[in-house]
Amino acid sequence: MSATTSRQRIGVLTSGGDAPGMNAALRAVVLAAEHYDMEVIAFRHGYEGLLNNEYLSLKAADVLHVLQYSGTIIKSARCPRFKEVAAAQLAAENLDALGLSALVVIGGDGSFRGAEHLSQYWQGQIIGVPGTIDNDLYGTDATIGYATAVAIAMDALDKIRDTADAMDRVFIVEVMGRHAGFIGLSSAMAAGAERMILPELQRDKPLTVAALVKHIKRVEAVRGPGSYVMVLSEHQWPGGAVALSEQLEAEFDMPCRPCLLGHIQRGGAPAPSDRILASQLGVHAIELILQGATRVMAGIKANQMVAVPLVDTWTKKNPLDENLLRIQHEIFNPVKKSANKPSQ
Ligand SMILES: Nc1ncnc2c1ncn2[C@@H]1O[C@H](COP(=O)(O)OP(=O)(O)O)[C@@H](O)[C@H]1O
Ligand SMILES: O=P(O)(O)OC[C@H]1O[C@](O)(COP(=O)(O)O)[C@@H](O)[C@@H]1O
Repeated sequence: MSATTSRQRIGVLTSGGDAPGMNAALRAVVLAAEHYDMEVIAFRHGYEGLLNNEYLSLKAADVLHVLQYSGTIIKSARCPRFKEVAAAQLAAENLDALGLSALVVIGGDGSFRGAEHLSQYWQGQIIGVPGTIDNDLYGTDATIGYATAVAIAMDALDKIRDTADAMDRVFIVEVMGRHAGFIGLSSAMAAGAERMILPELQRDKPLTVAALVKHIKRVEAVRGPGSYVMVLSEHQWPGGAVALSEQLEAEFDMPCRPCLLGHIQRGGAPAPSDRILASQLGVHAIELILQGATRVMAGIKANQMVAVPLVDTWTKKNPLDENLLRIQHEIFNPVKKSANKPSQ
């Protein structure tokens, strides 16, 4: 690779947790770059690769058939030292030494904070592409990976329902989402769960185990014996699903089974909508570079491509859909408010 090439040379990396569809986004970045006669340098292991000069040149032929796989072919990583000033300065030096004029960062809010931090020390253009299963970024209708994670959680909940129904059992299924309830709410609705424990609901009125038991018993009173499937967002109960189910058994003699979906939610084939979203946003990122944009995220709002200031993506709130929440939490709640106010 020569730093004296006349073609515009841009960098790309995937950072933070991998999200299904990151490969599709990378593919789109490379194909669009080639279309517009740009050269692409990919850094491996996120910001680590930027600091360690771990990079490779990517051409269309290298990425043609990667969009059906989750993970990321250029690897991802969490890189705590990137928060330091010296790290951003070193990254800037490395980017300049390679003759790069722009960097595309595919990742979540942490990665975007890192990108903003870098922008304080580097003059090149920086474009974010939202890649996280959590969907917790302001400014885009969806993040890459979210639809796949919801589909995986829904599939697991459907399977749990089979055994829960057969044995009239209570199940607690713990889903990811970091500090947001998007995966929890969507998977609960898609699978018809009886209960959700989401960060957004917990903030106003944290659920108590006694209130939960009351709800389980009232659902049984309304519907008769049967299954009760609960979706628990991670970090919303001390000790998670295992501790909560032990508490239900020990303190209330209520048989209950926990199920942690964990990183299963980030694997397998990306959903079609994630592949398509990633393809659109990857191309959008390159076109934003051509338009001279910087320090923005390539997003989508009501089917329109948008450019959102990176800082807005984490300083502004991306709330749960109020109507989905109302439907799932009130209309579909077997225990009606008039008869008995739900406890959260
Ligand atoms: N405040 C920050 N300043 C600089 N870099 C950051 C900052 N926050 C996060 N990063 C970088 O972004 C990486 C990914 O962030 P993380 O929160 O782990 O994942 P995600 O991007 O998926 O939200 C971190 O490991 C770190 O390298
Ligand atoms: O894979 P790790 O490092 O254990 O992190 C788990 C976290 O990553 C996620 O799967 C995705 O979050 P990020 O996109 O912020 O990395 C979260 O839902 C979860 O809390």
